[in-house]
Amino acid sequence: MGLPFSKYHGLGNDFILLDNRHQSSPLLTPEQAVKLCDRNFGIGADGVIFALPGEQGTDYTMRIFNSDGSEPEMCGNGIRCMAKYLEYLETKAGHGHVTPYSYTINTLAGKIVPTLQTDGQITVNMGQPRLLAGDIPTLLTEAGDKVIDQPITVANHSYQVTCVSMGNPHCIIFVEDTDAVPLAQLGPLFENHPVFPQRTNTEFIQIVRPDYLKMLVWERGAGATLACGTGACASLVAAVLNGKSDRKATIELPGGPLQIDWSTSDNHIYMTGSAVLVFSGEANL
Ligand SMILES: N[C@@H](CCC[C@H](N)C(=O)O)C(=O)O
Repeated sequence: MGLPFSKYHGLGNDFILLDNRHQSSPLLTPEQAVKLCDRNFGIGADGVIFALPGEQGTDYTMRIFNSDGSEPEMCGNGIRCMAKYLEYLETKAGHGHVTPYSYTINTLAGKIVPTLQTDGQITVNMGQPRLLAGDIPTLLTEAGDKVIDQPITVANHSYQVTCVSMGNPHCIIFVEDTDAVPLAQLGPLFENHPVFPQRTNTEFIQIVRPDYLKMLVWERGAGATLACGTGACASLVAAVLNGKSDRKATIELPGGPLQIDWSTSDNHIYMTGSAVLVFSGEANL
């Protein structure tokens, strides 16, 4: 018998979900995850997500491997997929829930709370953003220090960047037109730039209106993806701190829109979007 899995996507950012609720360490090695993510020789995905038992008083724990086998701290689209997957597993076992229903999920970025809404969307309390400051991302400071709009040189060109952490690192660059960005050329250069010792996710943002932003993303450990939830949250924060957007905006990604709201009452970011079950099966390892 193979390994049971379900494949989900959040706006085309796709994941293999594994039921890891009975073991406290991931069922797969990073190397096995790389094989399953391969789009020719495996199932194909941007990452593998493990639904583990809860820790520190939470219902569950989420861990994730990128398609290159590295382990990020958080994944915004992935946690919406995990909430849908948990609902699917619990409903199958006869323990369905009435919506709205919230899970508390422990991640390497702390406790994250996704809520399944009655209309099928998922709203995630993503916690507070942090700025990446000083020698960019080695020093974390509280949001509000306003260490923003710093120059870095990539391919002999100076770019103004704002770096924000949603648990995982993001480097945001404002551009006139996302369609003109040579993503495959620039993405790896930002990802592996020496100022980012942990590597970085990179977002190119076009401000269409203060409440409507277009985003192109190059993900650490996964390359160009159709969407990035933590990236959309980090980009809204960067846009607000640079005086370019409202605190509540639609972020349009290649795979579709996310609604992002940076609350003034608790300083938390709330992300709302979809998550879809594609298929379930058994994988040969
Ligand atoms: N696609 C994700 C982010 C996944 C992790 C990222 N590649 C990293 O290494 O930090 C999202 O939706 O947030």
